[in-house]
Amino acid sequence: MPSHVQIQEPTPEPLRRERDHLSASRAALRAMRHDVEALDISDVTGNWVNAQILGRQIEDRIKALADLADTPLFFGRLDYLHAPGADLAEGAGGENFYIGRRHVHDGDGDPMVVDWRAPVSQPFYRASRKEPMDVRLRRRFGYTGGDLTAYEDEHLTDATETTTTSRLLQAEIERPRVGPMRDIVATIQPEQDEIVRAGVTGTVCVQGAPGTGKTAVGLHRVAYLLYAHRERLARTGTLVIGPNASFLQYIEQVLPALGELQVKQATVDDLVAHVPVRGTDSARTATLKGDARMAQVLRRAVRSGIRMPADPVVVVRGSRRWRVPAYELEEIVKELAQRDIRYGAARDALPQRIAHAVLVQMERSGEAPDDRVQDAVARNPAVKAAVKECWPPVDPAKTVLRLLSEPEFLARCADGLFDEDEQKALLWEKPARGLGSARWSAADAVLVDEAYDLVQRTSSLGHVVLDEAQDLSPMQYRAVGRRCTTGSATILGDLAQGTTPWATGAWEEALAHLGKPEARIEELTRGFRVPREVIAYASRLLPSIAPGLAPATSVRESAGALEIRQVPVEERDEALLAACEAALGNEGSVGLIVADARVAAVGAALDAAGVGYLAPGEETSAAVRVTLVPASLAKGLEYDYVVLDEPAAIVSGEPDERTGLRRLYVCLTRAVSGLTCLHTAPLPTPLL
Ligand SMILES: Nc1ncnc2c1ncn2[C@@H]1O[C@H](COP(=O)(O)OP(=O)(O)OP(=O)(O)O)[C@@H](O)[C@H]1O
Repeated sequence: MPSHVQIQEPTPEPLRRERDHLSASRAALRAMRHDVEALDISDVTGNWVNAQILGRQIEDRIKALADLADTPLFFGRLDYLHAPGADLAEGAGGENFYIGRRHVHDGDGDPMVVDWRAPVSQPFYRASRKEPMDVRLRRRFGYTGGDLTAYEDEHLTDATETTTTSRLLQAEIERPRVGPMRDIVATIQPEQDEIVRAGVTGTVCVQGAPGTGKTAVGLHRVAYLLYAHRERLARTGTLVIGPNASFLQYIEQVLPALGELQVKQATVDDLVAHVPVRGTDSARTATLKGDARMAQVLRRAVRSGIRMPADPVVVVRGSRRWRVPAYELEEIVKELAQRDIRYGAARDALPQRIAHAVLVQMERSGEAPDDRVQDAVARNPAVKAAVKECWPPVDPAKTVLRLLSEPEFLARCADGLFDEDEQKALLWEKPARGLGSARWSAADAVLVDEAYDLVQRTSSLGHVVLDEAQDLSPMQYRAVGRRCTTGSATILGDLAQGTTPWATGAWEEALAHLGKPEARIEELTRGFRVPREVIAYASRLLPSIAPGLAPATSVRESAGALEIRQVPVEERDEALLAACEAALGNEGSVGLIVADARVAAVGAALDAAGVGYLAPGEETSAAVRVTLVPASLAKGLEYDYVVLDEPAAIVSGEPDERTGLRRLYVCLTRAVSGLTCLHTAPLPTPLL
């Protein structure tokens, strides 16, 4: 439930004091920025590279200290009963703290605003009457434009205080949506905060119905981890993975608004872009290529060139010849093949092992060779030739190309893993003659990435956030997992929104493929986006698409506008335009969601009527508030009013009915205030 507070009509005097604190904080922030701008680094940087790095850090710091006019410097205040102990670090010593997006201190170094991520800020999100966490007063501030105009108080230790729902929180949730996604620091809920502040070493997986704040939580978690473990994560890096470029565009401003400018964003396709993707696969083939069995096939393929030596290696040095017999070479090769090291690392180790065998012989015959001799022997042409024969170099892309082009090679590597019929489906229709002519598909690129990792270990980041995780294939989970082997991950998704034929059926499975089987699975059920009536309508699909999942509840007060209307085919365009027109009569954005196959026709109708529109991810403005959204790109996005065209076409646009209904579920759950659904064909049965 939303937090309960006593609403106080702000009296002029305290409000004036709070405004004074806001002005003083702004001035302090300006002074902090000025100090950074005035830094002269010419004395402290010995060389050009250091100067560049330091210069960039200073530039980032100046950007992070920018006073964004319409982003309030603080949104809350905590009055502690006692001064927090020294262990509560930031801000210790006082008992009132203003909570904001970044730390601001005055000329003496005393905090004017405390970062929302500091330990001292935590009770702002977690304290309750049951557990006040030593907080006497929690105050939330309301702003109009950049002006502080209201506040609400909760006296957490006053048993006599009556409680009501927070108007400021409710207003934030109900606010019309325009432009890109915004941060939620002022209103993070306790169950969300638990995930945001979970420790850096553990991986957390969040199952959540549409609009429960998964994306928001994931982004705030990165910001929190960067605050709590800045040095470690600055070294190792952080990455947010989203389903497509328009989604990434939609979320790209959240972290910079929180002062975090260094977080990389990518799609899974971006991560594995070793080869150009120009081809497509049928649903069946893509599912097979994404199957975890492919990992074994690839392992066999990469190692298929390993041969046991037939001949001894003879190394000539000066007047002496040293001979490593074939059986001894075989032992070395076998030992390396059994060890759990990358193909490339083993290949690098092999010449040294052979050289070592030579050195042992030299020592036995009374010589005293040192490391330099071993290196020289390892570089000897005879040794190099033996390595090339026993452990040939592997080009990962060429290996995958062979697998998908040569039936005999695939049969050898897939033996006992994929049956004949499956192998046929895996092979390219037209075998590629070389890398230049290969028509790689997205699923093929993931295989190439796996092959790269078999040859050389992929470097791991400190933390990875994976959004819309339910859509990944086992092979894609592996690709993400190898990018956080030594780090941790936040996995976000909704099993009911899985719209790929290979979408995961259970988080435990996905986590096993990611290499994080020990991850904690959390569930979020309170929806902040979709109004009650709309989520109830969409939830009619749940028994068909994800029988185990409970429908989300909605914390929005307004039940929402829901209209489902059948129109004759010849009136369809007119009805769509009228519905958009009506939606535009309200404040906020309008999403016109249509089956991918209908985008061109509906776009032409909008053009003909002179209605301007945007593509998903593009920023809405006062002048253009309609976005034409292909159903396949609706995931993760939201619009104040959604006009949904032809549900049956959205369902039939997918390779199977379950996937189609899931796609429809995604589209039905994008609305913040109202949904109008127009259809000429009968609605899919579960909606009737
Ligand atoms: N605590 C909160 N306070 C205010 N708004 C919130 C809160 N949590 C989430 N929201 C808002 O609810 C909307 C939905 O959030 P978000 O997109 O993160 O949900 P999601 O679970 O990722 O949804 P989907 O599964 O549809 O992608 C966003 O506008 C977000 O800002």
